[in-house]
Amino acid sequence: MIPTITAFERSPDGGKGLARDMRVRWALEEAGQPYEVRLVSFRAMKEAAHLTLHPFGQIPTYEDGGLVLFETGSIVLHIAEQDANLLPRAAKPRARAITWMFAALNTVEPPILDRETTWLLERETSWGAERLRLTEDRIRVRLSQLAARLGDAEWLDGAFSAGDLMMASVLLRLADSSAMLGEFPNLAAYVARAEARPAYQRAFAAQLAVFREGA
Ligand SMILES: N[C@@H](CCC(=O)N[C@@H](CSCc1ccc([N+](=O)[O-])cc1)C(=O)NCC(=O)O)C(=O)O
Repeated sequence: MIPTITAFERSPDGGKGLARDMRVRWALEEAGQPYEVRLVSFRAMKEAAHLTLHPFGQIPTYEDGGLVLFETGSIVLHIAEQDANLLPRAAKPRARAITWMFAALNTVEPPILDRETTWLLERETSWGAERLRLTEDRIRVRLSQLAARLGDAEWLDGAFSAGDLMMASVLLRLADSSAMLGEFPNLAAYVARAEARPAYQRAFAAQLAVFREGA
């Protein structure tokens, strides 16, 4: 069976690869797993058929045979469990790679999303500028800690893993809306290495093609 994922019919990011189907596409490409894409409109995402797949009415979802998954982290983990390129077979490095997936989603991404939400919804308020500054300070704390841990290593824990895929995806989202990553040259280089991966390039081209076809 070839899995089917869902993606935006028209991505609001204009094909910049920021929507979360990109993370799933990337994992599938790293695993050499062909996949189908069902494009959904904003409207369709809130209708019964899609809500049956995704209780929160979002993308991506992942369907394979009778299995239906949502949550990018869970989908990437599921793909990675079937591929040694994404999760080592040895128990300890495998567990550490999963730790980095959680770190990306639970520790590094939240302040980045908080900044984005603040900018989108509160920047015009009387408290907007101060709140933006506070969110940026919190991001910098995590970036400096991550930069210290990464040092001059190529990836976070030995070979490239799903932990790096998720962490690079989180940092790419920041890089799109802020120059902050440039304050940490080793993180900027880490993200550039991730983007240079052929699997990333194939995934990016595929999501961009959707945008261009729909344009
Ligand atoms: N926790 C879930 C979050 C999924 C999610 O946020 N999906 C978004 C698209 S990716 C997030 C996203 C959206 C837009 C941009 N952009 O740059 O325009 C970037 C990322 C969505 O479906 N939004 C529609 C809705 O909630 O009604 C996961 O990780 O899968």
